[in-house]
Amino acid sequence: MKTSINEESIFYQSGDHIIVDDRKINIVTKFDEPLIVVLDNVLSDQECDKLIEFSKDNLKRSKISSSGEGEVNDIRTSSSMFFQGNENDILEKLEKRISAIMCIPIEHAEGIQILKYTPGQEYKAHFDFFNSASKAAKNNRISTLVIYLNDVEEGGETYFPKLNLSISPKKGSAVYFEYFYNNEDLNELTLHGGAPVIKGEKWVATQWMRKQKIR
Ligand SMILES: O=C(O)CCC(=O)C(=O)O
Ligand SMILES: [Fe+2]
Repeated sequence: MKTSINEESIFYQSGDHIIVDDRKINIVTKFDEPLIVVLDNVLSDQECDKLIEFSKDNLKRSKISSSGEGEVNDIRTSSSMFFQGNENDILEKLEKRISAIMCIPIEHAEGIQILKYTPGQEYKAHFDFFNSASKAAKNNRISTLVIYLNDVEEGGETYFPKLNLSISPKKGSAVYFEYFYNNEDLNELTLHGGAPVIKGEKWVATQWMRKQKIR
């Protein structure tokens, strides 16, 4: 199915790597439409460990927010928390790096969300953008970066069921995707989920960007 011809994308990085913060972030795989990019070396091991350490005492059962109003639901069985942004030096530095990778100014960034899944926990297939009838859709999300903070022993892949695409978590790597296309069919192809963890724990940091400034 060919849904569109070369829609403009937000993420304009080309070549096989990006240099941010003196760090060489590798572009490992690219899926063109919708644009999905797997990146490696986004965070150092130490940065991953710190994010887990900072968040682990503040995790609560995750809510879903397709309507912009969170509710607890079986769709999402993980635990999670949001950072407010620039709580500490590491977070400030990471937000800047993430904003550079995603080609969107930091003012459009929601607080980074940390998610933890234990065996059996998952995030069923969903869209990250809010449905058009909701209040939150007035300043909707446009792109996502999911960063893996640890290696998962088994399971926990991020999967895109409409694209037959699946990404295995790897500490410090990430998957980027965007859903701000004029063609709604392309946006809907970004349906994705976090498969159940089978063995071990899975920790991710998610960054969502909004169309307009929120800070
Ligand atoms: O855990 C994953 O692999 C996906 C997370 C996700 O979809 C999200 O945070 O919106
Ligand atoms: Fe998601």
